[in-house]
Amino acid sequence: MNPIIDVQNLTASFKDKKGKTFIRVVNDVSFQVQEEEIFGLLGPNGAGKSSIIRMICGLLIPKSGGIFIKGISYQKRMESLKYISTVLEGNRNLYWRMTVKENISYFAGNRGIQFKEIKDQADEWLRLFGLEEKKSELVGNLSRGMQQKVAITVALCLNTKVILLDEPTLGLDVKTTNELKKILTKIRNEFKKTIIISTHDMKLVEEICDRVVIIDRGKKIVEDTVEKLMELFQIKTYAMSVKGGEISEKKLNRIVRQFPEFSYDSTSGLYRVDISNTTSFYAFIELLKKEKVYIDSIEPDRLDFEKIFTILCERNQVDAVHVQE
Ligand SMILES: Nc1ncnc2c1ncn2[C@@H]1O[C@H](COP(=O)(O)OP(=O)(O)OP(=O)(O)O)[C@@H](O)[C@H]1O
Repeated sequence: MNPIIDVQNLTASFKDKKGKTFIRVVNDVSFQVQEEEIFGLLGPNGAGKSSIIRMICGLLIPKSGGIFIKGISYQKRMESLKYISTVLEGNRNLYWRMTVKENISYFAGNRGIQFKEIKDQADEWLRLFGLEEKKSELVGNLSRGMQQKVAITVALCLNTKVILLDEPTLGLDVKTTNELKKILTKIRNEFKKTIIISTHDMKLVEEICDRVVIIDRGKKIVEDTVEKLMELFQIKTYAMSVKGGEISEKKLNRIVRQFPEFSYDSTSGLYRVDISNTTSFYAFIELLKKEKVYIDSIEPDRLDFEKIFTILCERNQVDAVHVQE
């Protein structure tokens, strides 16, 4: 199967603060995105995610490496860019003094699409986002979440196969984030779009991405399906309640000293622990016995992607540094 986006040995550099030396902020990164995939570009702050997104959408020129969009090389940029639309971080690709409709019309016009051609479609997307009433509202008067939805609507109205989203959940509340997750999944499933999401929102990746590339300080540290990454680590997470409800602080500290992952979740009132193998599970139970902590109930809990992300980044600490050129 041919990838719709093929990124090969991509490198980008910026001058350092003093403007003297170049620092490589994206270092030999390669990955492929298949059609109709939701693909995550995950990494901590400053990892290089936005720089990669900017290079794919043509806003930043790579120092070296290749980007192929539907097999068309970056060098033939104009031709390849017709396949993608981009939603930049912080809704920077909207004009705040124009209405929702004017924004759609303006950006469609830039691609040679007349508003009347996409009017029905635009109404449909706005309905999906619950924004039909806001069509004539200035974008600057809308909430952050609404603006984000408008930015995605604009991208959808351009009718491209691929949509690049840079930090789509940044600054959104839980409810809007959940709505957005549903809509993005729907866009892929029903409208057969390919979606590339740059984010450090682990939950977003875990819940909606098929595959993910993790970038740390400019370097790719892993590329795999979210499922495989979760399986790769034989860590089991347990949630438990204890007799008497709570463990005293002294005991808790002693347990944490041996099992640093042991923690109390005040929302659920449960204790959580991550155990990596059978031996340590028995050692954990022995320790509780010694501390006279009696388990009331214990159940396997979901291991979240955040944990895996942390482990991968920690493993990468030694060899990943921003390279000076
Ligand atoms: N225009 C620029 N000039 C100089 N340095 C830059 C520029 N843009 C980005 N950088 C640097 O490149 C590195 C990667 O930045 P980038 O924005 O790509 O990371 P990111 O993973 O998207 O981070 P975040 O999650 O914080 O948005 C950072 O060290 C950043 O300071």
